[in-house]
Amino acid sequence: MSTLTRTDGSAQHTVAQSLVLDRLHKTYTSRGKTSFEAVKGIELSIEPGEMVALLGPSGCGKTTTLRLVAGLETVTDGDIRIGATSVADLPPAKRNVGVGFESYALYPPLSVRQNLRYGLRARKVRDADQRVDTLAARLEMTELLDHRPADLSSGQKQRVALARALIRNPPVLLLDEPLSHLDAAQRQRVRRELKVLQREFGYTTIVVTHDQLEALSLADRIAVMDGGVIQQFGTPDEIFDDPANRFVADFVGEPNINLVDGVVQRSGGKTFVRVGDAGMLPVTATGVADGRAVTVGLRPQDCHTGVGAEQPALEGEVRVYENLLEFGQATVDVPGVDEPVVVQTPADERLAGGDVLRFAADAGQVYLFDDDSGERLR
Ligand SMILES: Nc1ncnc2c1ncn2[C@@H]1O[C@H](COP(=O)(O)OP(=O)(O)OP(=O)(O)O)[C@@H](O)[C@H]1O
Repeated sequence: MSTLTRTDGSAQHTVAQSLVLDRLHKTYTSRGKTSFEAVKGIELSIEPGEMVALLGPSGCGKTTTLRLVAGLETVTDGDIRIGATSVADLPPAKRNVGVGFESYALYPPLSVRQNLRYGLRARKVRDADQRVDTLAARLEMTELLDHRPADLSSGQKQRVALARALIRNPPVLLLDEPLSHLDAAQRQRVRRELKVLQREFGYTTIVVTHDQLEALSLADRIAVMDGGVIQQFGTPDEIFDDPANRFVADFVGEPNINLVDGVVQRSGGKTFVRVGDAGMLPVTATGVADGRAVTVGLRPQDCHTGVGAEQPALEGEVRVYENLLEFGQATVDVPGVDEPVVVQTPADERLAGGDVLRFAADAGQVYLFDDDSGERLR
């Protein structure tokens, strides 16, 4: 392995490595017969020291992908490279990756301190105790060091598993839902510390999560997965502002994007989409044929009110208005649209059920998708 290490005070730093998943496939077979293709040709090129979140719904293949990189599952096809080295056929211990999996067993007879020292002892690290103490303090688990794993709560076990993944400063770090059992306040603090540690030591990291806030706050780039396939790989802003398809637009964003039927209409050299009986919104998608039926994506956050009667817009009666302090949220029945449309409104514009609301969005923020495939139309 081409990993370079240097000793710097009490901590051993690792020179960051790239991680490449090259057309990675995994088919599970059961008793040699029924097979299930959980990962279908994933391509990911992760920069040295970069943190990537694998984000997707339950069963989309996130954990399988991570287990393939860790060497806990055999690769059906494709390759995994750390730096210039192919690791797809190496046993887990030879891959030099730190693994923080929820189910990853701690050694029951050993205390937490002994568990953390375990990996270091093999490497003859003289300042092992100091490293354990420093890391434990940073992950808010000093008081756990003398306990045995059986005495810990699930949130405490999770911090120990994270510490065990980090203690050796591995060039590649793989984390599966690392913060899911922590309470809200601790999750925020440990998340920040994890990010600081990752920056400090330059771990090339994949973190699996189904929590988009966690993905947005931790990751440099996000790979959105569904059905064993990466649907989009990009920065949080790219994923949010320029979704590749309907699945990504729908999965990322809180509150959910509005998805309604529409028909493309050209007039006066401009392109619009007609929505419901009388609604019209500007779009940038110039490559879509006039009269084509499409699915329109409109984020509540992208809607603006105070739209003049002469401007293209949607209009409807407010069914429910929620005052969320820093903004409001109106659920609007737009004539001819099946589902009510959710609109975020400014805090200084309080509404009530029964009010009529006229709203629109900038052309660049009205997304069009193919009705069948869900692909973005541009
Ligand atoms: N050992 C196995 N044998 C057969 N099928 C499996 C096996 N492990 C996972 N699967 C299937 O592969 C698919 C992907 O599972 P995976 O655990 O990777 O999903 P995930 O995205 O991590 O989901 P979750 O968030 O629920 O953990 C699922 O349909 C799962 O049932």
